[in-house]
Amino acid sequence: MDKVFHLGLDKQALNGATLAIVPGDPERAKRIAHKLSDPICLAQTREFHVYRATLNSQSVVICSTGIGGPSTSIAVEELAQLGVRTFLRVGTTGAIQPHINEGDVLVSTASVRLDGASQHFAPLSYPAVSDFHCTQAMVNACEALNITHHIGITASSDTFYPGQERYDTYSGYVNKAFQGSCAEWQKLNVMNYEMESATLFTMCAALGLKAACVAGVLVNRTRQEIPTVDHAKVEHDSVAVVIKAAELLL
Ligand SMILES: O=P(O)(O)O[C@H]1O[C@H](CO)[C@@H](O)[C@H]1O
Ligand SMILES: O=c1cc[nH]c(=O)[nH]1
Repeated sequence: MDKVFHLGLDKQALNGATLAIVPGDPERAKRIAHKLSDPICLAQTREFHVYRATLNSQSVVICSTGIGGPSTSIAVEELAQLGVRTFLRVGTTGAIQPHINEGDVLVSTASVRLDGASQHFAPLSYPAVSDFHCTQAMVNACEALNITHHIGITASSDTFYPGQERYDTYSGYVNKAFQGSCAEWQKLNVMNYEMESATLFTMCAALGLKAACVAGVLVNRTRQEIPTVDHAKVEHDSVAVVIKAAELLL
């Protein structure tokens, strides 16, 4: 088999791995890999830093997606070509419900499709829904680790600023289409904002792949815009959950 276009890897490099842990941040991918056995770096290209490691005596992949749907769709497509069938995203997020605290962990059952990339895989009437068993594994992992978690719907936006209705910006202006959107998502019981799950869920459901998403809360938008929480602690808990979930699924 030829090497895939962006990751520059062939099937042999994955050593039969069928499960990938997919954070946005390349440095997080490295830190996750080094929590597992036998970590090796397979590729570092653009935003895609790819590691292979061993979990439950099986090879797993850890691959950063970068920020947003377009780069996520490339990572997922190319890893699927290489044999991966299960994608567990571990991210950071901004909560929009008052009862959610910084440091809590959120498990997304489905996502509001505020992205563009997912529409390249299925029309907007198609749900951005996670895989039931993978999401159950995330929840079981939270329970096993005694980590405070919330389960529900995520708004997944192409942009960090206007799409998440942020006014602490250069212009202070939010396009009319997004004015009042955060209050609407709050009313509709959406838990949080992040930027990849809509693409991940839609494309995986449409392609017959499995996906789930867990995220650590960096900020609660009902109280503040800029995080003050310890990023390392937030990452520690969400990464523990995704590794435990992977163990349960392997
Ligand atoms: O921490 P990661 O996984 O990158 O996730 C979140 O953080 C980024 C924005 O700061 C977006 O990618 C968003 O989804
Ligand atoms: O508020 C936030 C925090 C992290 N990531 C996001 O996309 N939004």
